[in-house]
Amino acid sequence: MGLFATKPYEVGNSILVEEAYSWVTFRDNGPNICHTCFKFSKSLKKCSQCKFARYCGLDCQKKAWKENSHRWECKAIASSVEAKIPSIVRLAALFLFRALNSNDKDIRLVDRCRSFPYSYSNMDSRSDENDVDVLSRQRVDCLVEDLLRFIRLSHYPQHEVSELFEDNFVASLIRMLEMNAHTIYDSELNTLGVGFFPKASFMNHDCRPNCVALFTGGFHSVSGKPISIHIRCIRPIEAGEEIVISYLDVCLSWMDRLEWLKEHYQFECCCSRCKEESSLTIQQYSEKLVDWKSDWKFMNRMIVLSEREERASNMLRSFEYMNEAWDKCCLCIQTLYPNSPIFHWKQIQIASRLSYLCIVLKKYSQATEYLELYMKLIRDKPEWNYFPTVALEMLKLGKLYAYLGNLASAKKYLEKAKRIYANLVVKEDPIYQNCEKALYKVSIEYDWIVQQAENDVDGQLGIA
Ligand SMILES: C[S@@+](CC[C@H](N)C(=O)[O-])C[C@H]1O[C@@H](n2cnc3c(N)ncnc32)[C@H](O)[C@@H]1O
Repeated sequence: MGLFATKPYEVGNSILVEEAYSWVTFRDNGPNICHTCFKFSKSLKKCSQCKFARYCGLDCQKKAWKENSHRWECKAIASSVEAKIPSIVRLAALFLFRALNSNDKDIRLVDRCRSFPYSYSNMDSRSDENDVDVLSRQRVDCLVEDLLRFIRLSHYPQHEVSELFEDNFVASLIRMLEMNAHTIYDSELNTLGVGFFPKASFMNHDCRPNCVALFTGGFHSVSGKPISIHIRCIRPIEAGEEIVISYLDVCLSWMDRLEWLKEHYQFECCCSRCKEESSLTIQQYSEKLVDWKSDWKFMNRMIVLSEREERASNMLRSFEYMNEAWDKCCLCIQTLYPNSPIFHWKQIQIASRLSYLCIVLKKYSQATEYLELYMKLIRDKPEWNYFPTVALEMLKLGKLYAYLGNLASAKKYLEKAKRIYANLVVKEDPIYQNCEKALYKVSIEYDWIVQQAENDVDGQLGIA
């Protein structure tokens, strides 16, 4: 199944706006994010019973109680000894409570889980079972146990749910939500939570997507309205064409995308971009495949080590590991495997990471160098147009240049970022406002300097 356009769409058109059916905020964000509209605030009110759920106002609290089944979840959270309930378990419980308490239409959603092809029972009969499958089943087993315990603690009428617990239904439900729910993030791409959006959940993946998914919430939210998904068109779409988004960052290499999609969604992508990039790589380098794999492994190892150090707040060590990955990547492109798209995309990913680390380490000038490389590497890739990750890097680069006093470059990148955001988010979105404000300030200063220079030249002062 998939989602298909019934009429043509232009870049920037909003294709679908849908409220979440069930949703949860991630634990780490809990204290500062309203559990209904995802508004960011430091003065949220706690639910007096569970002391966990927080709301920006009464409307949001009522909405959660009625529509997001907080009345059941509340008891379960309040009586949990260990409050660290996995987000997917809470989402599955909220989904079930809501579906069982509503009309036939929603029961169809439950039936969708039953027929879900990645169900536990289906995996049992797979002949090519491997370690990944076994690990994945063990993980689902634990989540199933957590969910059953959570439902028991909720005091939900057990006779209404008992029959659902047969035939591995709960495992199917968890798998359905793992594959069909959307991670919710704000326009700065910080992850906020996870939600199930019934229509949007039909959208398939393509590494060259024609749409992107963005969310209200974070800073731009509507009190009393649950978090919503917005699907925006980023390439012209014809009537009848499938509406596709990318489940991952489009700026990843074919190998990274392949591995990630297999691990998280258990499919091998065969979109046009994957076909192009895989055939180029494998045909061109088949004789060097063994070396190529070991270079690839080395780079990934350095990235993992860098991320580990970053989590431990050892930013300098993290920077050093990432730099090793960068050196290896440059060597691969310059001498070992020139023109290989796989290493080019890896270089884009590492450049972005290195610029982030430079900013944390306050090496601002060096950060602009990596971001310039990023922009150069991405220039002729069709995928970069209108993508939020790219817009964010442009905004960062514009602001860095403004800080460093290079106003011409600051203006150039802020204008580009604003142009992309104009097609992605509403004008009230803080990221758009932020971009507009920065551009306004830089432009005034820049115009003033240009005017001064012109006056000086007119006055024959002869400045260079
Ligand atoms: C969010 S669902 C999309 C709707 C799904 N096609 C359905 O019928 O329910 C995600 C699942 O769709 C399938 N899928 C999505 N994009 C795909 C692609 N490019 N190639 C193969 N399978 C894909 C995978 O099975 C994936 O786990």
